[in-house]
Amino acid sequence: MTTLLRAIRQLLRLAVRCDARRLTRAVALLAVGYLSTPLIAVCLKSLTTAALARSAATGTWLALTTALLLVLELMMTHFAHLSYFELGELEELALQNEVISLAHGTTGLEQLDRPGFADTLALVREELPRTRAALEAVLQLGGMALQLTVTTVLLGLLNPWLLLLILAALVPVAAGNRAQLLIDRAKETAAPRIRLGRHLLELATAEASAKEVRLSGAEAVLTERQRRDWRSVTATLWRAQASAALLRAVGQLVFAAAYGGAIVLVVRQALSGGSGLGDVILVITLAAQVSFQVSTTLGLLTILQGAGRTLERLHSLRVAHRPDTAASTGTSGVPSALTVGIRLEEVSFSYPGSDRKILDRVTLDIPAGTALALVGENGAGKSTLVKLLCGLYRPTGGRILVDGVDLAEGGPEEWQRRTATLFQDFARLELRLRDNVGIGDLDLLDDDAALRQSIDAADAGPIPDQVPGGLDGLLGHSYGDGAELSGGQWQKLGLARALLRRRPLLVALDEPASALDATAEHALFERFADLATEARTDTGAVTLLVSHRFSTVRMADLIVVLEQGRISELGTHAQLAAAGGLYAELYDLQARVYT
Ligand SMILES: Nc1ncnc2c1ncn2[C@@H]1O[C@H](COP(=O)(O)OP(=O)(O)OP(=O)(O)O)[C@@H](O)[C@H]1O
Repeated sequence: MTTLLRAIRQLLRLAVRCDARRLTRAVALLAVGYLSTPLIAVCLKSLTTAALARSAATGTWLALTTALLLVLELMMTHFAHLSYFELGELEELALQNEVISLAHGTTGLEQLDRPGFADTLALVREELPRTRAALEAVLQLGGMALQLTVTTVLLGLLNPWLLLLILAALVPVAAGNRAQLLIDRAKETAAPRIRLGRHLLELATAEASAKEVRLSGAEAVLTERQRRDWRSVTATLWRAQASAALLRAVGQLVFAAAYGGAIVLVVRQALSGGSGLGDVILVITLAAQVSFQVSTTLGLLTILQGAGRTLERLHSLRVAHRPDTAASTGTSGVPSALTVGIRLEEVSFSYPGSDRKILDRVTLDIPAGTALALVGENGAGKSTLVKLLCGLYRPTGGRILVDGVDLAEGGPEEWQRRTATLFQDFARLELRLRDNVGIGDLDLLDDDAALRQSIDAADAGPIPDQVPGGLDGLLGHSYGDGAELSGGQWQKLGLARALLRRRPLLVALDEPASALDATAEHALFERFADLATEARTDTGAVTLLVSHRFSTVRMADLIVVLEQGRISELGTHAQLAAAGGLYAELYDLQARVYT
C-alpha cells in the first residue's frame, strides 16, 4: 500500500511540475464527470417518485436533468482525457530524462558495472512506458474515490446497514491487491529466465549473430533452449495467475453476496412501508454503480501497482546513485598543456562486485609528449588500464597523477573532455554520419569543414560520398533505413571521432586497426606517428596505442608489456628486443610469420 501511495504522490508532484494548469483542468473536468454518476441515481429515485405521484412537470424536469447528467458523465471524461494524456507523456519524458542522467550522472562507469544497479536500470528502462498510463489511473482513482464518498453518504442516509456494502467492496480490492502481489513476485522470480529467453531470441535473429548461428546450424539448439526456458517461465507464471484468479473470484463472490443482501434489505424496508419505490430504485442503481466502481478501482490499482514498482525501482537507483564529490566541486586541476606527464602510482584495480585484481600495483611514469605502446596477452589488463587513464574508472588502490595532481581530485570530468579515445569496442552510433563524428567534440557538430577534416585524417574520406545524404545521412537500420557500413568503415568513423577532439592531453587508441585492411592499417600507423608528433608539440599530450601487432608498436618512445595485470617489461623497442624477454620472443615470432 505504501508503494501505491508513494507512487500517487510522486506522479501528482511530477504532473504539477510538468504542467500545473493542465492538471487542474483535468481534475476539474473529471470531478464534474464522476460526480454526475451518483447524482443520476438520485435523479432516477426522484423521477420514480414523481412518476408515481403522476407529476408530469417535475417528471419532465427530472428526465431532462438526468439526460444532462448523462451527457456530463460521458463528455467530461473525454475532455479531461485531452488534458491528461499529454501530461502522461510529459511525465514519461521527464522520467526518461532522469534515467539517462542517473545512468550518466557519474564521471566513471563503476555504477553501471555493479550488477544490482545495471539490472534495475534495465528493468526501469523496459517498464518506463507503463508510467504514461499511470497519471490517468491516479486521476481516475481520484474520481472513483469521489463517487464512492457520495455513494456512501447516500446509502448511509437510507439505511446505515447498507454501508456494509461499501465494506464488502473492500474485500475484492484487498484480494485483487494480494493477487497482483503474487503475480509480481512470480514475474520477479522468472525475470532472469525471461531475459534469457529474450536474449536467445535476439541471438537467433540479430544481424550480428544470425550469420554464425546459420552457418553452425545452432538454430535448433537455441530454439530448444528457448522453448525449455519459456516452458519453465510459463509454469511459474501460470501457478501465480491461477492463485491470483482464485483470490479475485473469492473477493468478487463476497461482494456479490453483499449486493444481493442490500437489495433484499431495501425491498423488505419498502414492503414494511419504511421506504418508497424510489429508494429501491436508488439502492439498485447505486449498488450496481458500486460494483462497477470496485471493478474499475481494481483495474486502476493494478496499473498503479505496476507503475509504483517501476517508480520504486527508479527510487532505488536514485539511492544507489553515487555522484562524484570531486566532479561536483567544479575545481579543475587539469592543466591546459602537460608539462610533467602522467604517473601511475601503485595502481590496482578490481571491477565492481569482484575481488579479482585486474591491475596489481602498477607504477609507471609517462613523461609529457610520450608515444606509449601497451602490449600483452589477451586479458592482461590493457583495455582496463586505458579506461582508468581516461577516468572512466577510479583505481581501487594507488592513484593516477596528471602533472602531479591526483586525477580523482583534479576534475575527472574536465580530464575526460581532454582525452581523445578510440575504444576496442568502439560505438556504432546508428544516427546521422555527422553525429557519429561530431560527438567527438560537440562544439564542432555543425562544423562541416572540421568534420570532413577529421574524416579525411581517419582515412574515411569516401564514406560521406557513399552515404545517401552525406554528413546528414542516416547510418544503420535500428530505427530507420540508414546506410550500412562495413566493420572497418565503422572503426574509421570511430577514429575520426577521436581525431575531432581539439587540444587533447591524452590520445588513446585501443586496437584501432582490428577491423582495417592492410593498406588502411599502414595508413593508420603513419597517421599515429604524425598524431603523436602533433600532440606532443601542441599540448605535450601522451599518445597511447594498444596493439597486438608488434611491427606497429616498435616506433613508440616507450613500450610497456603487461602480464596478468603487472608490468613485466618496459623500455624502447631496441631495449626490449635486446633484453630477450616476452616482447622479444613475440616480436620475433610475428616477424617470422609475416615475412
Ligand atoms: N566490465 C568488466 N567487468 C568485469 N570484468 C571485466 C570487465 N571488463 C574486463 N573485465 C575483465 O578484466 C580482464 C582484463 O580485461 P581487458 O579488457 O583489460 O584485457 P586486455 O588486455 O585488453 O585483453 P585483450 O587483448 O583481449 O583486449 C579480463 O579478464 C576481463 O574478464
